Amino acid sequence: MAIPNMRIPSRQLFIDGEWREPVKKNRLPVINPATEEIIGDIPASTAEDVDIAVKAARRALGRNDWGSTTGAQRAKYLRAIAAKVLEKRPELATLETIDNGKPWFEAASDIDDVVACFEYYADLAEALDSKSKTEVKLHLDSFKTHVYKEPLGVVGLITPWNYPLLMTTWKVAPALAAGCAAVLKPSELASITSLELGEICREVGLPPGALNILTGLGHEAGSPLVSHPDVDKIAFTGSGPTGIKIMTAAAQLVKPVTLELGGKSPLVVFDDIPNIDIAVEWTLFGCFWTNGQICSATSRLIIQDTIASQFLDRLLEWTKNIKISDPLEEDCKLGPVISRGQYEKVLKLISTAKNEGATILYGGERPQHLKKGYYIQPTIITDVDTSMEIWKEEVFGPVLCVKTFKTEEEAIELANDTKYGLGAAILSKDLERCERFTKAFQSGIVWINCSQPCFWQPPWGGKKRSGFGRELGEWSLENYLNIKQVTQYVSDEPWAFYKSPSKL
Ligand SMILES: NC(=O)c1ccc[n+]([C@@H]2O[C@H](COP(=O)([O-])OP(=O)(O)OC[C@H]3O[C@@H](n4cnc5c(N)ncnc54)[C@H](O)[C@@H]3O)[C@@H](O)[C@H]2O)c1
Ligand SMILES: NCCCC=O
Ligand code: NA
Repeated sequence: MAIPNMRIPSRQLFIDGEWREPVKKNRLPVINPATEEIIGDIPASTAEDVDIAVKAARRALGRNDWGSTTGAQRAKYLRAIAAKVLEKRPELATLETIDNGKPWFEAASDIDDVVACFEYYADLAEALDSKSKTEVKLHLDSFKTHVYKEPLGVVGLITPWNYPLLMTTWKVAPALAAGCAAVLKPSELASITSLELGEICREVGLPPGALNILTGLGHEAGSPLVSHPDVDKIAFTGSGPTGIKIMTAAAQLVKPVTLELGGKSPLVVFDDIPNIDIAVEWTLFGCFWTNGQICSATSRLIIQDTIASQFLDRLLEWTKNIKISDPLEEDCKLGPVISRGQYEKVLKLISTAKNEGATILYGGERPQHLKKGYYIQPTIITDVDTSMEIWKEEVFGPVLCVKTFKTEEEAIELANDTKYGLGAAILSKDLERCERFTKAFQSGIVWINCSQPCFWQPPWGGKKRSGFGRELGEWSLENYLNIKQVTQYVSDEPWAFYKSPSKL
């Protein structure tokens, strides 16, 4: 794999189509989690910058070059962005890897998804033109009603660090397709590629203010965006505690929010699986992909007792075979977690599990061959009790906990024994059983005989404390549209509700 010798571009905030220094001129360090070195810095915005960006977004909506565009015109911008992202794929993947720590090939595949997502929402933007005005049949001839779908307005988009440019795209592409003007606040732990999206928007000539990108800390930049009175909606992806703060702040202004939060998703494995190695690989991928930092990670393995011992033996062999290395190295399959804070949090959850009586069957420590970087071995924990923290709390690291079951009823009960409801997976040859589990799982996503594959056409989101609202597919476009009822009186007759003065 040829990796270009990258330098982190030094950027300012992207506001009103140009690079602009934050009002307070502060910057935050960028840390490569594989080396723990500072590799650059990003601007730190505050409430003053938020206000400037929101005003720029509002102006964009009032100008013809953005506010009066058709879906077809916006589609051209989205396709131009997709083409530029594709052109810059190698460098964007490298920037993502040194900022986030995910293996380069995973980062490159995320960039492919980014391209596909912008193209997909370009198609939906075009299709919107024929759907933006629809007639609603009434029971009266004296009225005619139609419904307009129009851009919701200025939207605030707040994203996490685990799929930096992809999570940004899941929000930016549908928001622009709908015709909104957006202010994006990416995670302070991985903002580089979102800033590069600003440069791409500049290069393709996206009208000024249609997308503004403010990097910075959650409480300094995210919070004023949520509380800004001229922001019409907040779309948020991140942790549960931050989601609660955002929902509380938005409630003060009756501002709509969509929340994509954490998870503790189950993977139920039955003893009728036709091939143990295939099942074992999905189990690993379901939990250890993206260094275990996936909201929907199936981090609770619920395995039928009749094959548990054989399955765990094979799982151990596969786990030992995972290449842990600098994520820029070829064939790396597990890189570091995002930050020192996350590293310490994951190790603490593992040690608490041990103290509570669980068995660390494999891993649980820094890999011996890597002295620097926030690396944690893929970890498998058995003898888990449902009262333990490791069973209940999202780890967001490469940690799988295991419980066995005897009956279907027991498996369902264990699967749903969580406050979260994002994903759930079942591996079984019996498709009728898979159907029963699909109905019984309390989740927004179900995987059958796999775990984690994620496409841009179907809806994505959770229930319970994993949040509400759906991203991706046509569902996401609806998040950014106002539905306006227009009713016209078409009769020549007077309304005749009041007595006419002429008849007095
Ligand atoms: N459901 C999903 O689709 C999905 C996808 C990816 C990640 N996640 C979840 O995200 C979490 C990990 O991401 P994270 O650590 O970046 O989450 P986080 O909640 O710490 O931060 C997310 C974003 O919110 C901002 N923020 C923090 N405090 C804020 C405040 N008071 N007001 C406004 N914004 C604020 C942060 O700066 C960041 O941009 C995990 O829980 C994971 O499960 C969910
Ligand atoms: N594959 C994308 C998953 C997004 C959530 O973390
Ligand atoms: Na980083």
